[in-house]
Amino acid sequence: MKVAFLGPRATFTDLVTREMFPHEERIPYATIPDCLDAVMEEEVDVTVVPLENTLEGSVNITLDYLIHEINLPIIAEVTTPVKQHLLVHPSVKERWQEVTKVLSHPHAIAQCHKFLHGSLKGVPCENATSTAAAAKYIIEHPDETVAAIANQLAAKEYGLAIAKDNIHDYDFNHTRFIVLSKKNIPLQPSTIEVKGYKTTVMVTLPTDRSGALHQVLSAFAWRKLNLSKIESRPMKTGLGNYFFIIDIEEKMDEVLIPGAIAELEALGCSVSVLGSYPYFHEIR
Ligand SMILES: O=C(O)C(=O)C[C@]1(C(=O)O)C=C[C@@H](O)C=C1
Repeated sequence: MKVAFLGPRATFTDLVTREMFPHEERIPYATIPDCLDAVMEEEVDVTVVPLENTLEGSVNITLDYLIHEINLPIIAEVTTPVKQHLLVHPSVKERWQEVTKVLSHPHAIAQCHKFLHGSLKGVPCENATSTAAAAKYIIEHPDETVAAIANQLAAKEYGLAIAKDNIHDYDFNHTRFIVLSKKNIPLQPSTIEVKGYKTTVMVTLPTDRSGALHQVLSAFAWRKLNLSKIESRPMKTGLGNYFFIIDIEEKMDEVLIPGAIAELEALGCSVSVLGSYPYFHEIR
């Protein structure tokens, strides 16, 4: 089985992919859309992509690609702790404050704003396609005095020094990842446990009328279906037009969730199910 992940080796997505698919062939792709396309085009069987971070919120490119570009079911979700470190070329370790640029994935930069403002004030930040891509750039450009924000595995993988560890602004820094596949893939996580089940639905409200969202939420509420997340994303058809992505803390059943969906459709909403899947929390 082939598994696509946001590469290169040693991204946070790679760490999760190693946990979820320890015995499978893992193939790095440069961007999140590339990973999702690889599954759609059947180059690979399954992919792991980031969805949401505790400090920075949703990974919009993942959500938008799922909503607008492809039709691929979510088959699992994994939440993992994220520890960001400032990595430099070993020759720069003792003078890391002299770096002229900080490279990383935009989400990683956003998780370290306080550190960057306090310890590297005025040093420009530049977006990379992933944290590991930033780390790889440093070892490939030893003449440039730049730093990367990335994880411990990236330091090891690319032979970099950790100049400052744990630079994320808040201790509780976790990212949720989703696993997507057209197939019924067996999940064999090694060190993580199933915490429960979720069903994710995408709802479009009928027209801009008062109480529409209240009615949608009521359909879940009176069935005692607990919602763990509701998020709106632009439909990209005009200002004020939004989809709602709703996570229900239940496995798809034969009565309650189909009943709620039927009620929403009777109200004029359109509803599609993005997946019904187990969710895992990493132990370490
Ligand atoms: O760049 C990486 O290492 C990724 O796996 C991407 C990503 C993200 O998109 O949020 C994953 C986890 C962290 O929150 C930072 C970056």
